Amino acid sequence: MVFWRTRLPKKCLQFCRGVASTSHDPAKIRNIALVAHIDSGKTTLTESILLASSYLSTPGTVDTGSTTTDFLPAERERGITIQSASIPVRWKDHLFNLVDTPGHADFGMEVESASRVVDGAVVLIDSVEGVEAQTKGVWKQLDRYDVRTRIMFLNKLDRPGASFSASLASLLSHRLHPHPMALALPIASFDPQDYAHGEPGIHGIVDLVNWEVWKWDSDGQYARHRLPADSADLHGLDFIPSTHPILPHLAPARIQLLDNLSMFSEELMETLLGLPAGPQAYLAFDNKVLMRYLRQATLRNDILPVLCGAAMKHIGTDLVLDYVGALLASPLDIDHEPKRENAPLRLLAWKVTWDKRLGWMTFVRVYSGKVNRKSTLLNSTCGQKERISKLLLLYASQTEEVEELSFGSVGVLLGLKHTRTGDTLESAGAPSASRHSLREISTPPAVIAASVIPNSHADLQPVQDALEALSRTDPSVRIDTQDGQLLAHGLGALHLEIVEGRLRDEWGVHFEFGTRRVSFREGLGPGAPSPDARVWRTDAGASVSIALDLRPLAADEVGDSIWDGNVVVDHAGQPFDSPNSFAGTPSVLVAAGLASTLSNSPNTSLAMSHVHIRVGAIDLPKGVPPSVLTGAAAFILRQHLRDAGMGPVLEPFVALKVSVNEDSLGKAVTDLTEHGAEVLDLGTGSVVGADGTEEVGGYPEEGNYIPPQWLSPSGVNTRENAARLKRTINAVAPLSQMLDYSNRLRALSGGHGVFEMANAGFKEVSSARRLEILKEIGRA
Ligand SMILES: Nc1nc2c(ncn2[C@@H]2O[C@H](COP(=O)(O)OP(=O)(O)OP(=O)(O)O)[C@@H](O)[C@H]2O)c(=O)[nH]1
Repeated sequence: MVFWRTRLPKKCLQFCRGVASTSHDPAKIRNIALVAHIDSGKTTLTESILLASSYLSTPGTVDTGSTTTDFLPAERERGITIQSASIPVRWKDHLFNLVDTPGHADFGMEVESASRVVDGAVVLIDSVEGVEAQTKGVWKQLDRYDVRTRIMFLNKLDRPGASFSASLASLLSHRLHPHPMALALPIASFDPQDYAHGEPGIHGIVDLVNWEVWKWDSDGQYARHRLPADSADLHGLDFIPSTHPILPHLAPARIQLLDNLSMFSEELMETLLGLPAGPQAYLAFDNKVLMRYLRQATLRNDILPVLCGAAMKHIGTDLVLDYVGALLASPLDIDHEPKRENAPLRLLAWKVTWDKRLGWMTFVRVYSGKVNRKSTLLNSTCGQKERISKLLLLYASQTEEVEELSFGSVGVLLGLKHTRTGDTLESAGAPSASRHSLREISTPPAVIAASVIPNSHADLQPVQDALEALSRTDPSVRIDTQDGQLLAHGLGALHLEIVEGRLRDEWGVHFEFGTRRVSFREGLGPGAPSPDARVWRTDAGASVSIALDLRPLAADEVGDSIWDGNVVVDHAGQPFDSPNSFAGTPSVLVAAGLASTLSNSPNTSLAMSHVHIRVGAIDLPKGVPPSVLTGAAAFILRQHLRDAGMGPVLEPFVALKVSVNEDSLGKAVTDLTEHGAEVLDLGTGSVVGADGTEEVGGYPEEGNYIPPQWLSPSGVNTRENAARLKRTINAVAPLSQMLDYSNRLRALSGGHGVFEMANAGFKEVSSARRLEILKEIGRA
């Protein structure tokens, strides 16, 4: 549910009108997501951006529950983002559509849909922690949708123990990007003594591209100072003492920036080779030309531009905005969609929410053409016509009505009745030959389920309706019925907790949640038959045959996200059609049949996992309607699975990073191993990937500029001290054993332990555990 503020502040309204009336030159639009590991400061940076762009006159804070984008009560109570919120921001001559996303893995669906519609991203890192498990998780999600242009923002540099260089180096050691490029350097203090004392802080930023220094005073105001083109003059500046330790490093940092960038442009390399010897020519190099090369390299993903600051103190925010405009892709730079204004209308619904006052709200991105209030749309994913009642621009929880949404823009349609997240909308009048669905949004696999027990018989229908509506707004909630029981499946324990709260608060239905149970899977049985074409007979006796070849997924094979991330279906080596497509072609109808059997194995009724299905010839006799193919495919796959016999049972695992004091280390490790966890390392510095596996070797530092450690004076010692006092355990464990881990860890660490969890995929269980699970689900 969206809670509406009664009135917009006057300043806001004026600003909103300004955005709506701006004619949107697509070259000036930046659709971007803010993504990161939980608590890295995305919402705080969003709030700071709204302040910098004069959307707000006073910022809210996460800590007092007063931010603009975290407006759901559950978000404000917990201080975390649950739903992504989009907000248009005008910055100089640009329009940014900014999507703040949740960092917690349980709300990964929101990052998934945001990644699908943006052209660029600002990825944040907490500079005390460096790259964390979910940083890699969101990085992979951006990769999945080919969001190539990214800026890395090293946040929280005001915190004790924060380190610019260590965070920059962690981008290499965690293999995030082979060429992170520092465009800015932090100035911890303008008093050189603070460097000697190891004081934490950030009071200035050197912009190495525009060759200037931003200096903040104690009231949070800043002044910008140009740096001289002659390095000899660097020691005679009135805004920084001549003994400041950073001064000798400025010219080398700019030279390295240009030299490293020239590795990606022969033209720039030749220009640099033609410069006179010595640093002066590098310092005097035309900044606009430098920015042009940086943009080209960013668009090609050759480099990862790195900025820094402290969002909470609004330090670095303006720089982020400037560089988003200068470097990230506009809708025109994205080459995989038809993109002209006068091309046929094509929209992607990337999010659907329900509001008591406004009804269904469909968030769309316009991929081509222009939509106005009178447009009649066809949802080409489900085949339904849709009528628009209003077009809105959304400012987190507030709205402004507009007449049209043009190519490249993001907005909200009211009045649509059938559209779900991921659907394509086109002009109803367009010739059918010109139609094609936009790329889908994939839903991460559910790992946990709870039975939903209506309080009385009269509550059954309202509960079912509420679940159906909720899964329309959040497709990562899956609903099914097993042995007469209504089950809600989700992405984690916190996700289900929020689902439970939303059903009560937003839909007001009466029910109890049964015990949570992780979602088990079945792998392919040992007797998988060799490829063959099997036959299904229609009532009239016609034979429909479909050839299938089943084998387990190879060790290095990754499941297709269209098939729940755990299964691959192909035809002659090419990905098979999606079961969710409306196209109605024979292969889509076959895909729908395969999907229905895959979600409910004939041996255990569990969903199937780790299977590769190759679809061969589909033989439909003349006169038989293609619609029978769905039933035929489901039947034939069931036969194959029965013949293969019951396969291994798999259960979801999580990657854990547990941080405890030295004296609780032994107890924490024992507890983990007693609960079936595999301890991978004890803070010895090895690198553990998002899926809990150990990664070998990072990208080399060669060809990259990593400034000295003392640049963040408090990071040098505090990090070592913290490492001495705190120990980190990296482990992978069955999710089923970790559902009450926060209570266990609190008890065994005297309340000092903290942990993070990320999904680590499904793994096969031992034969003893398999028996236990089969008993639990009534199949033993
Ligand atoms: N010291 C310091 N704290 C910060 C800074 N930015 C954010 N924080 C704090 O970090 C905590 C998390 O900030 P959020 O903005 O909620 O982080 P988030 O990434 O949006 O969190 P999720 O959406 O829940 O993943 C809050 O207590 C913020 O006040 C910063 O620059 N410096």
